[in-house]
Amino acid sequence: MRRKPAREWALDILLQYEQNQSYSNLLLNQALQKSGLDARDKRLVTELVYGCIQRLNTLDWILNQLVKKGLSALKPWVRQALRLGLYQLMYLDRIPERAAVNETVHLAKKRGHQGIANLVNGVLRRYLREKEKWTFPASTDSTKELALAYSHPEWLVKRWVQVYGLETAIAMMQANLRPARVSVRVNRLKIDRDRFMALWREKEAGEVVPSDLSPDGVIIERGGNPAHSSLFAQGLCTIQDESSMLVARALAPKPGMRILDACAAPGGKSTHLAELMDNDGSVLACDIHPHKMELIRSNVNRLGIQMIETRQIDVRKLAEEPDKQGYFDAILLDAPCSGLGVIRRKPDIKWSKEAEEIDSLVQLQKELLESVAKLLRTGGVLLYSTCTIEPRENQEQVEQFLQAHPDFIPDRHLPDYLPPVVQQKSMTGEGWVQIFPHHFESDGFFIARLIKQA
Ligand SMILES: C[S@@+](CC[C@H](N)C(=O)[O-])C[C@H]1O[C@@H](n2cnc3c(N)ncnc32)[C@H](O)[C@@H]1O
Repeated sequence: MRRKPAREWALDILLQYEQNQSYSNLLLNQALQKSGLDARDKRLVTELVYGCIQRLNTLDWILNQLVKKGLSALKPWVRQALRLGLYQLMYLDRIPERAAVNETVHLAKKRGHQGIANLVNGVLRRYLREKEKWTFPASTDSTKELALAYSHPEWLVKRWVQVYGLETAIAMMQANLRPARVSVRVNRLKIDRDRFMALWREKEAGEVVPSDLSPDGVIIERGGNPAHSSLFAQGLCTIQDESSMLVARALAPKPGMRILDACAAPGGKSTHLAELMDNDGSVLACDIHPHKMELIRSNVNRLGIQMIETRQIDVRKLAEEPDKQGYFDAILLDAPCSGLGVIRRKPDIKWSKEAEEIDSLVQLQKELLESVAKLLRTGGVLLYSTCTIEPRENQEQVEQFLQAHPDFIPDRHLPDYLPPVVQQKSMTGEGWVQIFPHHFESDGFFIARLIKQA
């Protein structure tokens, strides 16, 4: 039996994404696992799926002008096929134009009939004839043109230009369109970084380099998915973005400490804390969602950690328990947020988030901060982090918290817990740092370090 080709897998994943509104990374992983495709084809499917989602508004804007009745008049699969074809023509230099058109037409014929194949052929060829018409100025101050040139929603473009200025907004959007780097955190309980890298080269025949951002980080430059590696199965590493690796170190945990990770699932930072504490002390890893608790537990077991206790609870309720008042030496609040710093990794976020949604997140973060503040002992550290670049969720949130809580002060020594490059390149304030996605080709992250005084 003939195997389903890569482009057809991409088409099916995009269709499912549109119809079920499920996360594209989950759909992609599930599909690739059962696809039987070789590594090269898997890379093509990944590139096509993420690419079509990343460039959605730009592709649709052009297609709407090339399709007589407009895209919405077409069946969903025809719409996706056109996006796939156009994406290859516009953004994948290594695929010859003829192949991109022919393969898409072939797909349309196989799925539908000759009439649809003709339509697809006509639209893609017309794009090629009129190519010059469909370019956007790279530098402009028109929100609409910027949104189309860099494939971001207009509300985000407007907001970023307003808050950070045109140059930074463009740099950020460009970074969001570059492929995300794959990095892992070495489990120092089991192995050191040099030995891990040597082992990786030997077992995986891939290239790895040490991270500049974290002494625990390794960047996988070539090779397959680390989740399928035997080194991962043995608990020698955790898949984690380099910015995210800064968080646990910024808390500066010490062996023997009592730490609360208030929003812990899937446990990326709880386990990092435990590794840095040499598995000595305690980390209470809480999360509100029952289905996420198993994710924490399986990471804890895989990494060989004993000192993490998990608890499914709304942490606002934990804050009401009398025996927990002032109990913890340090608290990590890695808060639920808009995720606007991880668009490169999860392009769906661009199109699924609405400006209004941020209001309710800001309120939730405020309540979470209020609650966990009570659980910290005097002299303890409250570390607040998010993977977003929205000031209302970040520095403004922290400033408001500090105003309402004179017993907390921002820690001026935060830079001591971060690598010097972060201090040089990123945006900093007293006790906080904001990393943008274009600074280190890692996720956009915010970290604030606050101290509870007497
Ligand atoms: C940014 S994620 C945490 C990621 C995690 N720290 C890591 O590094 O793997 C935020 C988490 O907060 C959880 N959450 C949301 N509201 C909560 C609440 N009221 N109490 C506890 N956890 C909550 C979500 O389920 C989500 O898993």
